[in-house]
Parts: sequence; structure tokens; C-alpha cells
Amino acid sequence: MKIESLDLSDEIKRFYENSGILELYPPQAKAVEKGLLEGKNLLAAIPTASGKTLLAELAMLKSVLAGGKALYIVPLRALASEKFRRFQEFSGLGIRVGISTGDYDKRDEGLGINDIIVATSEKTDSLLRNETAWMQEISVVVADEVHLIDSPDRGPTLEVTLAKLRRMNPSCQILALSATVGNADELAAWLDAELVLSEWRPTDLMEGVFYNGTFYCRDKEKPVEQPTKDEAINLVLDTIKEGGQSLVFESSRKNCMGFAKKAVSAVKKTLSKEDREALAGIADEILENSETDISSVLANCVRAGTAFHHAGLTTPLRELVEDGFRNGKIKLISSTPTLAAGLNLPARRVVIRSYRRYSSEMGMQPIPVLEYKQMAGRAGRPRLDPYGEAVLLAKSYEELVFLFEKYIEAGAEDIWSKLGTENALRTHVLSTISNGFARTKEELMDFLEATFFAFQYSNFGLSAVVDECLNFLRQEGMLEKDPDILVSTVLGKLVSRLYIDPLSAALIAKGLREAGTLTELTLLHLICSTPDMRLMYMRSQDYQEVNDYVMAHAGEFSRIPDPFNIAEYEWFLGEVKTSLLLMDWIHEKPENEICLKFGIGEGDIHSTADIAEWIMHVAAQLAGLLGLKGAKEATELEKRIRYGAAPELMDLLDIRSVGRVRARKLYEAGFKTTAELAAASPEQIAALVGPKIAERIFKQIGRKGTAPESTTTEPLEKGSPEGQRTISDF
Ligand SMILES: Nc1ncnc2c1ncn2[C@@H]1O[C@H](COP(=O)(O)OP(=O)(O)OP(=O)(O)O)[C@@H](O)[C@H]1O
Repeated sequence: MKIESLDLSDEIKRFYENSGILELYPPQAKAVEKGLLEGKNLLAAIPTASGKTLLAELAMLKSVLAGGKALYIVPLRALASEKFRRFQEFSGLGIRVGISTGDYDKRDEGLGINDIIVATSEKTDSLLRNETAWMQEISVVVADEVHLIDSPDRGPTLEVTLAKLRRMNPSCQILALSATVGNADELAAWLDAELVLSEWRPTDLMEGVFYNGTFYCRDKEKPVEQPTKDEAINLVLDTIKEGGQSLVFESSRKNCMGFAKKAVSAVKKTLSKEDREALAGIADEILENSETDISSVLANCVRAGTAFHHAGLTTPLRELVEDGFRNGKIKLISSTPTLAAGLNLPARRVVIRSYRRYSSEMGMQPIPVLEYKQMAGRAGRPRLDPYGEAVLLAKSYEELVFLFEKYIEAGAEDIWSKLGTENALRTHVLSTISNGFARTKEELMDFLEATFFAFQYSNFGLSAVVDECLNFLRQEGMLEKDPDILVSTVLGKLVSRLYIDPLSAALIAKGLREAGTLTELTLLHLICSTPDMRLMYMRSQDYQEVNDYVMAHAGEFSRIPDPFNIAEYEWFLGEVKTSLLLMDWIHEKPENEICLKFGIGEGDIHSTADIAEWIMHVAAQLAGLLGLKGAKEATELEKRIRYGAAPELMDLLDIRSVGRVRARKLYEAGFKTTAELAAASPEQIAALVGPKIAERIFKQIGRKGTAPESTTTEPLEKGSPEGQRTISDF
């Protein structure tokens, strides 16, 4: 089906033809036949890189150019940034694109001027809770990676958000993009959507198992040279020899770093002079961006053409590795599965070195087929590779047979709603009531009928869980006591707007009420013991490694007195670790020292600080509303967590491009406030922070006798240690 033949404006057709896209891929053509461009709801359950995003673009563009507004929902902020960058290419069509991330109690009304808005499902939910006006105008909703409805921590928010959006705008078109799942028909039926099921891919995917020097795939047996003792390195070298690159997926950060290091000597020998020069440049940029031991290990790997990629790296470092791989210089990325979650970084060969994952309940378990398919689907760059190869490693013939049966010949599992637990439901019951979607139990059950959970379990058992939630919310003062009506109290509305688990809010209020003197550690412990913070800790990529670390330091951690002495606050060691980590952070301990002490990456410091800042903000708001002690202390701590600095630097830290290190340097040199800075000479400040930063500072604060220029909207220097904040994943 030619782009030319589509029911689209000429300008849209020209846009795609100019980017070399003349013909639709088969699944895209099927979607058009099923009403994609006629406003029909549609679920596309098709493989990675088979054109899902483009399919959604066509519908969004058609609606937007007819006066509509599109909302593109993704699970991760990293993905939001990727899609935002992609959609900015539509500016030539006069289309404005916005990205909504950050604070969850903001309405982001200003974003309403955009035609396409990209947001995470959590942010979308918070915009609904804050009754953002432009949400009523949405004409097309795209739910990307919709199979994540299956995930316990992100799934419930996605399905409730979709239910709310459909309730609010019954006429808006829903486009759900999913990896191949076992029950796509059920998911489509829930969304009243047409279903496009396809296994088609632009690049042939050869899935197989490597055993005893041979790659077994379909009916082929491909011997692979064994220049080293490590089979995975041999596969990487074999790929380089064929002019391709490799992604190697590992089960933990330690293993992915270890593999990248181990492959250095073999991969280095394959590099051309031009590659080495380009790689040296990337390595230097990495070292300019970050001064930790991990980043110097990464720089050394990159110089040799290998790299590792995991959530502990800061965003700038991850982007340098991704760009270096996309432009063909980095030959191997060894990664944890984060990379497979939707990021568009294909490679000729994908090696799944470990198909097991650590689960706290059952130890090492085989990953789901869906997760394997996500990783395997990264094999084969469209238009660049003749094919893609996904390789599982077997140590025995029995394992080879197991892997073929479990992963290659099997279909993906069904996905299941995880909404039916009190932990998942509590926050959504409160927000549904706070936003007026339900004023009685019946109306609440009627609303919940629209969720995927009710569709799969026909509301069985939901009523009992809902009652538990309502009782909890009433006893915590978030709902009016009258059992016949559902009305949020002022506290309930605030908790809903702040986008925090009501249980977290209740624990914070109790802690503020009952704790003794409020020290920094008390307040940090308070927020670290909330379910929202624990979720972040549990979500940390290598829960096993984090847990091992904590247990190894149990002696040290258990000596920390529990500042609360309150029965409900079991002093979990993980919270101790996070509290102590944050204490070091706000006391300006160097990032590398914190990384080494707590066995984490810089990215972890920033994502922990991101969440902690938010929950400390909530603590300040709750203390203010409830008239409890701690509002002032929490407000100050919120800012200290944002910047990782002591109170005296707060004034300087309000200046863009001045982070904790530069602020401390200026302060120690006698420039303690912006006023003292404004009175200084450019030479004095340039001697401390360099001419470029000095210029930026004076642009913002002006110099004695001169007015500051309008606040610069220029982006912070890519990866500058000052103020560069990675963003937590949702
Ligand atoms: N019909 C087409 N003809 C040629 N190229 C296409 C077509 N559709 C998409 N592409 C290109 O293929 C690549 C992958 O497309 P797209 O991002 O839409 O796939 P996807 O399934 O969303 O990928 P991912 O699973 O990584 O999100 C993009 O570079 C896109 O420009």
C-alpha cells in the first residue's frame, strides 16, 4: 500500500516521501484497512521495529491537522524523550510537540498549546488528577508498550489512566501498541479496538541457540570460530567480522560491566585507525561528563570499542554510548534488559548471555517469553543488516532443547491486570473519587468495570478489595466518614493531587505527629520508609545486588538507631541504606565516594534523589495542611536533596549551571550570595568556574548596576556535572 494512496493530506504524504518512506509495511497496511485513518480504535500487536510508531504517527497527524490533539503515552521517561525528539521532526508541518514530565502536582496547562504531547503513564495520571484542562481536548491517545499493563508496578496506573481517558473522551481514538502477547484479542476487546496481529518484520530474525561452537537456527547449523575461551566474545568477534555490531544482555549490572571489560582485548584488535580516533573522542566526552570510577571504566571500554549500559549510568553517559553504537563505532554493548524496554537500538546480533533473572521470592528464574522476545527483537537494523540473529547460550544438549522449546518455538504469555490488590487499587480509588468519577460505591464499581482487571476477572473479588481501600481512606481522614457517599476530604484531594500512595501519606503524617525532635535523619528515614520509596528501591535494576550489598553491611546498618522507635516502622536495612545515601548526598560527599560506599552508579544517586525530593515535597505539603511540625524543615530538605548540598549554598544553587561543586567553590571563595556574585568582576568568577559559566551566571543575575537578561532557557551543558539531573524512569 503506497503512502500516496492514503487518505492523508498532501503535506503529510510529502513529509514521509521526503524521508524515503513510500510504501507501508504489511502490518501498517493492515491497520489502515482496519480503520486506522477513520478514527477507529486499534491494537497493533506486532514485533519490535515493524513500524508501530509510524502507524501511530499517521493517525495522530491526520487528527491534529484536522484540529485535534494527540497524547502519546509511554512507560519510561527515556522513551518519552526519544519519541519527543522524533515528533519534533513534524515542526515543518506546523505541528507543535510538547513533553510533560517532572513534578506530579503541576497542571502543565502551558503544554495545551501543543498539538502532540508526550508523557509517561504516571504523568498522564497526575495530569488527570490535577484536572488539566487540555486533557478534555484529546482526540487521539497512543498507548505505547501497552503490554506493560502486565507489570505489577506500572500496569495498574496505565490501565486506570486509559479507563479514565475513555470515560472523559468517549469519542477519542485509542491506538495501543504492543509487543506480541498471548491474549492480544482479549486486550483488543477490552479497548473496543480492531486487532492487527502480525509476525512480519522488515529484517528477517533468525532465532537460535549456540552450543558447543555451533549456532543452531531453524534447519541451519552455523559453526562459529572459537578464538577465545568465551563463547559470547567469539560470537561478538564473528559479528564484527561480518561487519555487524552486537548487543549482549546480562542479568545484572556487575555482569554486564564485567563482560564489556572482558571483551576489550579481543574487540580492540578489530578496530580501524578511524574507529580508534572516534572512540577516543567518545571516551573523552564520557570523562568530561563524569568523574566516577564507573565512568572511567566505561571510558576505557569505549576506547576499545566495547561499552556497558544500565540504569546506574547517568542519562548523558547512556546517550553517549547509544550514539556511539548507532554511528557504528562502538561494536558491542553489554546491557541489562533496560535497553530492551522500547529503546530503538538494534544490532546485527543479540546475545542473551543469561536468560535467568533474580526474584526475591524464588531466586534465579527463567525470564518470561515476552521479555526474551523484547530482547531478541532488537536483532537486525532495518535497511542496514541483511538479517538479525538472536542467540541464546546453552551449556548442554538438554539446555539447548529446553531453550528451543521454552523461547524459540513458544508464543508469548498472556498478560494479566495487576490492579486487583489493595496496594495497587488504593491510590486509584482515591483519585477516582477526588476527580469526581464516582460519588457512591456503585458509581465507583461502575467506573472500575472499565478496567482491564474487571474485563478479565469480571469484577470478581474487586468489591471486597475496594471496601478495604475505602475503609483505609476513611480511617486516615482522606474520605468523608459518611459510608453512603464518596467524597474526598481536603487531605484526600491533596494526596490525590500529589500523586502519592495514600499509605505513604498516612505513614508520613503519623511519623510527623509522633516522632520526637525532627533531625535530617528522622525526616529522611520518614520518606525512605514509605511504599513509594520502597517501590523505587525494589525497582532498582539489580535488586539482588542491592540486597546482597545491604546484607553484607547489615552490621553497620543495624547500628544506626531507629529514629522513630515506632512499632509500625520496621527499620528495614534497605531504608537505612537509602537514608544514609541521602545523608551523604545532602552533605556534599563527592558522587564517586557515594557510589563506592553504597555500591551504586551516579544514575542511582540522581534517581533516588528525584524520588526522595518528591516525597519530601509531599511531607512539607502534608505538614503544612495538617499543621504538623516539620513543614519548614522538609521544605529546606527538599531543596537540599534536589541539589545535594548544605543550606548555605541554596541561594547560589538557584542559578542555572551552578551545581553543588561550583556553588561550594564560589562560596569558599567568599561569594556567598547572588548579590555578592553580582558585585564581583567577571575575571574573579571566571577564575573559579571558567569564562563560559561565568558568562552564563552574569547573564542570569546581571552585574551590579545592570539588569539580568531574561532567564536563559538554554539547556544545561550536556552532562555537565553541575545541575545535570538524570531523570528517574517514570
Ligand atoms: N513503511 C515503512 N517504510 C520504511 N521505513 C519504515 C516504515 N515504517 C517505519 N519505518 C522505519 O523503521 C524504523 C522503525 O520504525 P518504528 O519506530 O515505527 O518501529 P517500532 O515498531 O515503533 O520500533 P520500536 O519497537 O523500536 O518502537 C524507523 O526508522 C522508521 O522510520
